[in-house]
Amino acid sequence: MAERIDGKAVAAEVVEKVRTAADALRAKTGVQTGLAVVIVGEDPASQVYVASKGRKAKECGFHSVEHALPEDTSEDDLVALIERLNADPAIHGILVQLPLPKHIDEGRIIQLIDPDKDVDGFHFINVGKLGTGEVATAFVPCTPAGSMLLIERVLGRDLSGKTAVVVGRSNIVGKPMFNLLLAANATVTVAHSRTADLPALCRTADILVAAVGRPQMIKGDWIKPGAVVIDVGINRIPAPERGEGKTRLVGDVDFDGAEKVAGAITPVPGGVGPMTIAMLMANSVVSAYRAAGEEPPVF
Ligand SMILES: Nc1nc2c(c(=O)[nH]1)N[C@@H](CN(C=O)c1ccc(C(=O)N[C@@H](CCC(=O)O)C(=O)O)cc1)CN2
Repeated sequence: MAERIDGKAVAAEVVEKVRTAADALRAKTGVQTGLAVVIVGEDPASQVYVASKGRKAKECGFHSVEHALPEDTSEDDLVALIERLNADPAIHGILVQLPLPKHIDEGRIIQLIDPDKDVDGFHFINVGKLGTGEVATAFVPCTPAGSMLLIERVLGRDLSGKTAVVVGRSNIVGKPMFNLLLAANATVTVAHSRTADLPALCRTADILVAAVGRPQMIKGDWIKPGAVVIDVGINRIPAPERGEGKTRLVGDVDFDGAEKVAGAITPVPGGVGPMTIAMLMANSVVSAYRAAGEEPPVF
């Protein structure tokens, strides 16, 4: 049976380290880390994530600001808010919760965020730094950064000689994951919906990262015995066994089948998800250190 990688426990360690670092910065320089989270509309899952980010930010001792805007907010009004936050010296991190409503150009909004406050790591400057190996000065997207910390717990920081397969090529997870694994010396393949014989490719992976958004797609017999499996998927499916109309969360990996074959595996929930918010806190405190001209902690 595979070792279950406890994302909740690792996330709690990261948050504790962030809190200590934020306290130390405040004591030394008077700078309190400031994080602004912007949500547009009423998507229930987004509301839960944003509330959770606000709670964690307070737990870390941050100055935490939430801007909850109505669904019909105009793009111009959102632009004006981002410009205000960019200019606010009390704010070191700006996060616009995705997805945005359809009438707003997500790409334009992301590129308006000051790259030095882009704690999501989605701005072209941060994407470019990550892609060219400038990881020390980039903001790395939170879910891939958290996934790498979980891999490190099992395999260490240097992945020389390991093969990794990332299933999914999104800008938020698949592509940054590719760059991070490569920077850690793994030999990396990115697979997607047009990849031929995906099961066979997955079976070559010492590290398998599933980020496709398709519930339980990756089966136990797709997994190389002893592999480290990182399941980034968070999918809600019907769970009639729990009662009428009930649902439950599952990943992109068929956990029951996979845990019989893998060496280590992240569960859903309780794996990568909690790491996403912990790494947002880490990026925010790093941003505050940089703004204060202090050497930031390494996570
Ligand atoms: N601007 C951003 N928007 C979105 C991001 C992001 O990184 N930046 N990621 C996702 C959502 N997300 C954070 O925003 C997120 C998703 C899941 C979790 C999490 O802790 N999941 C739990 C289960 C929670 C539940 O019960 O529903 C788990 O996996 O254990 C945290 C953050 C999209 N938008």
